[in-house]
Amino acid sequence: MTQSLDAAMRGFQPALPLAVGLSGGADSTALLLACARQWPGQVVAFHVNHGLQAAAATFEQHCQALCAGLNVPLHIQKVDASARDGQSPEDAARIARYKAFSALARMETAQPAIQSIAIAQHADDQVETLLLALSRGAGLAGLSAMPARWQRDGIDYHRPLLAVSAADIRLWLAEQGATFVDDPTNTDENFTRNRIRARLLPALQAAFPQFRDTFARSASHAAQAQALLDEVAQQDWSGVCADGDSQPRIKQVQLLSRARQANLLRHWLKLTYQVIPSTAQLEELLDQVAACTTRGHRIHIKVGQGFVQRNGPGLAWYNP
Ligand SMILES: Nc1ncnc2c1ncn2[C@@H]1O[C@H](COP(=O)(O)OP(=O)(O)OP(=O)(O)O)[C@@H](O)[C@H]1O
Repeated sequence: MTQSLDAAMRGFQPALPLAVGLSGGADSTALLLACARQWPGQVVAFHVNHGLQAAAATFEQHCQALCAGLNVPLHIQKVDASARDGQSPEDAARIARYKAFSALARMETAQPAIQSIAIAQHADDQVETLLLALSRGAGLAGLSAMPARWQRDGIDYHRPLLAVSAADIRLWLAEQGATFVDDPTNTDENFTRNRIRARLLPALQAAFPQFRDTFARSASHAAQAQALLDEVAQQDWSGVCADGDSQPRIKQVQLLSRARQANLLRHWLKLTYQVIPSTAQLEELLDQVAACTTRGHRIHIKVGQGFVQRNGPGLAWYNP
């Protein structure tokens, strides 16, 4: 159920000290204010300057002024967030950001060391992410809810505002008289996410006022099912790669049902090559696996060419 920001903060109990990922926008400004108030002296802020926007300096200055006013230590890291090999600019920025968070957490001199990092995605972000995934024809993994809590590089990450609507966060900020930077790119309708926010969310609100709750429930069912599929893939992996090699043995893969083969190969391609195959690409690879009669061969993958082909005795699958 969607909650007020104050109710969400009452249920948020991170290990301290805590760092807040502060972009300078409304959501992370609200999260920092609420955390600094709840745990005085035990909160720091991390700001990552992606250098991507003309407004980057404005964001940084806002973070500096906000943190100085709250007496919260602020750590800033500049990163190179240029996109590589088919990455979207958003993905590149996110990857660079998490790397920077880990580096900042290690560098931060707080004693004891930083235990947790909180970021400010909210209920509207959850719905937008789901609709964005649907608009791209994503599979179950893409339709899965963002988790409220996870671990990375030995740090606990939290999204305490996942059940709070964007409108409630703005209202709360107005009550506090707090200022923030309005990201000018958030209203640029050349971005699909922004069109979803500007056009679909108001229509959903009018037609299904509970859509934030019900969509989040569906996304969380998808996440549970995906977790189960990941477990199955891990188990199957030990059968097809018992010797610790990184290429699956085709004869072993053939012993699995086609559905489990698809699940295993999808999992393997993502983890090993950061590639998410389309349904057609995966079907083609499965056909190649089914047609292979030579014993002892493994599946070989080369990323970057755009088609599936036999490559000598094994199989080569090329990703566009
Ligand atoms: N440059 C950044 N530096 C530090 N943390 C960031 C930065 N950008 C985003 N984050 C963190 O990641 C969360 C999700 O990022 P996203 O880009 O989806 O949101 P946002 O629109 O920047 O949110 P906000 O309203 O806080 O600006 C943010 O709420 C914030 O906690």
